[in-house]
Amino acid sequence: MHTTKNTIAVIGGGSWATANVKMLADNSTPKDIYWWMRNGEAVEHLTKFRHNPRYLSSVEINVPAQHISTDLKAMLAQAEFVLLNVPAAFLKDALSGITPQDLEGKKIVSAIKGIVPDENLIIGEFLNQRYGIPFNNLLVLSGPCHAEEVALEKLSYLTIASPDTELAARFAGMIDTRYIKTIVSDDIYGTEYSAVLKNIYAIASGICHGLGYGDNFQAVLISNAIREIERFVEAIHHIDRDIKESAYLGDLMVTAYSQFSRNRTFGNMIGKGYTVTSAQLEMNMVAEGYYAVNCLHQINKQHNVYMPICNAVYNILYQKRSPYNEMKHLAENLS
Ligand SMILES: NC(=O)C1=CN([C@@H]2O[C@H](COP(=O)(O)OP(=O)(O)OC[C@H]3O[C@@H](n4cnc5c(N)ncnc54)[C@H](OP(=O)(O)O)[C@@H]3O)[C@@H](O)[C@H]2O)C=CC1
Ligand SMILES: O=C(CO)COP(=O)(O)O
Repeated sequence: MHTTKNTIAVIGGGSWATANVKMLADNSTPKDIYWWMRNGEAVEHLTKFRHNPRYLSSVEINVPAQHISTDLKAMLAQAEFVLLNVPAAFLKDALSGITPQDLEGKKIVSAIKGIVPDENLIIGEFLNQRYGIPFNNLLVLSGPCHAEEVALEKLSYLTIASPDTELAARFAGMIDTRYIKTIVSDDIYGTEYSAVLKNIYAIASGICHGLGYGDNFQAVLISNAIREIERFVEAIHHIDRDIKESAYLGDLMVTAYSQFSRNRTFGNMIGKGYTVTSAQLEMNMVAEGYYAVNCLHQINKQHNVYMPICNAVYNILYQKRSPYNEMKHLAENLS
């Protein structure tokens, strides 16, 4: 039984980081929360008004002003747990001044659903290879949960995966609340990869919606998508898992169908004829699936898993192929 007070540093200033800070603060276990973000103006606003100005701005933040900072090393130094919440494409940049010593002995929780570009590594692998974090100190926070619904305190379920399930249960005890239920898993690879993949399928779903396909087709698309996820995670890390669990199927469904999904919104714009750049400019937030599909395409060269939906999204976003033609071709290959 752990007796000292928990300390945690949340790294990132977007919607999910803001929602995670809210859960941690609403949870009754005594803890000190430290919060790093790159934007100095947002820190100033937060410390004065207790609201994040650009993300989930209605949420009141109950963290002492002196615990919110742009000084990453100072925030990390205080904490036993580090909750990473920067989009994967910017993680290397965010951690550029950090050494393995700064993270030594810490328990690192990744709430990121993306792949580190160029490295083509999921976050757990990247932290292990670059910073020497042992897998037993790594946790993944995932599951079907949009930040906007956390802000509204709508009932949500999160999965915490780690090879050390006692550690995962300890972290679960730091975030569960009246509106957050937790599930513990030991499948870090499957949990991370399926969270990355579902963003790509949500883009596919958005593209199809933008092109005018209806709910009947969407259901077939998503039933093919879960089989694609199952094939891929089985090829990467073969264990006895039930792909219908919330961390896999649930997360795919919420992202592919929810009005709050960034990835679906981005895909919808592509289906309606926006270019990638104009769709990105239109959104204040990051669609991880855009970066992930390029990485996945590279990773799958080693595994050769049959992934027609991923290929279609890759062709549209990176080969500038016509969304209409790609989806027409894909539709002929779904079952
Ligand atoms: N939002 C959600 O509901 C959920 C998100 N996630 C995951 O959480 C992670 C964070 O996403 P989320 O909080 O949604 O992000 P948002 O889209 O809400 O915010 C974007 C964040 O990225 C930062 N950013 C944007 N451009 C850059 C850049 N060039 N360099 C460095 N940082 C940059 C922004 O900082 P700034 O404001 O300073 O520009 C901001 O903190 C993602 O992996 C996402 O998949 C997981 C579950 C739910
Ligand atoms: O991961 C999420 C929900 O579980 C968030 O998905 P989006 O980034 O598409 O909004």
